[in-house]
Amino acid sequence: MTAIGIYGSGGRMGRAIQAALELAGARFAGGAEAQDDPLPLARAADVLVDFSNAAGLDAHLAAARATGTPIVIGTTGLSVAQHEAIDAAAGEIAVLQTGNTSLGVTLLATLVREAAARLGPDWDIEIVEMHHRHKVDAPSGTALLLGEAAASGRGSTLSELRVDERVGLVGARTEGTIGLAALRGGSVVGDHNVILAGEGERIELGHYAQDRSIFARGAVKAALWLAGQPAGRYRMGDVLGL
Ligand SMILES: NC(=O)C1=CN([C@@H]2O[C@H](COP(=O)(O)OP(=O)(O)OC[C@H]3O[C@@H](n4cnc5c(N)ncnc54)[C@H](OP(=O)(O)O)[C@@H]3O)[C@@H](O)[C@H]2O)C=CC1
Ligand SMILES: O=C(O)C1=N[C@H](C(=O)O)C[C@H](O)C1
Repeated sequence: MTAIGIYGSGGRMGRAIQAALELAGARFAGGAEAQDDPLPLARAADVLVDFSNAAGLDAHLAAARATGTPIVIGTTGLSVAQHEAIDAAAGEIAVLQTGNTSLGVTLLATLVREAAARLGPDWDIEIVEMHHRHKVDAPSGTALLLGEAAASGRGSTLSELRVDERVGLVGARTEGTIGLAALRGGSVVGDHNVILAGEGERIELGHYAQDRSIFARGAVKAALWLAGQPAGRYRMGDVLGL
């Protein structure tokens, strides 16, 4: 049985992943939190999953690299430097980083890319997300993932096209940009809506998570798949064949 180690095991996702292990035929190799040395867990596990906090990722990735252990990174709010560190680590170990491990969002990203490519820049793209009151990063990793999918459909990158929350006299919308807006409140697990607004008509492509088990099942599936892969940087689409 594949032994899965969890960074952030005591959190909402860490607990949901532990609950999903047995049904997937995996076993819990142990967990680590902010105060723990990440190396012993990396040595004990066949594969690691990280659902902790961006502040903890550097040490977790370094431990995975030092022990040669594959790692699934679900933690969001990552910096450009952290993405570069993931690229560097992927030269030595198997790494899968994603803002959303669910089947639904992975499919939604392909639909968004297709819609953005077919509709052209006169269709404005806006992404609205809502999460529970405890979430610490914004916009969500999923909103960024969907924004990247839309930008790639337009032959560009999100960093070139993104416009974050608008406040005050911001002027008329610039054609071809992708707007991002974040709402926070209550216990919302994770809602994402990609709006493609044309002249006189509008398309909305959405995903509404009802339970964290969808992310947990995807994370365990990704970990079991990643355990058998050579070094490289992977996406959920590679796991699910989408
Ligand atoms: N990719 C995906 O599909 C999904 C990603 N996420 C992301 O996963 C992450 C965790 O979410 P969630 O479980 O809701 O958050 P929680 O706050 O419930 O849990 C975070 C866990 O990580 C631990 N932790 C916090 N800081 C550090 C650190 N510096 N080093 C090591 N461990 C640390 C916490 O321990 P302590 O309590 O002691 O601080 C806690 O156990 C977030 O970034 C979230 O956006 C969430 C859902 C799905
Ligand atoms: O923090 C959360 O809860 C979630 N985070 C991920 C994100 O930032 O997109 C995935 C999901 O939406 C829940």
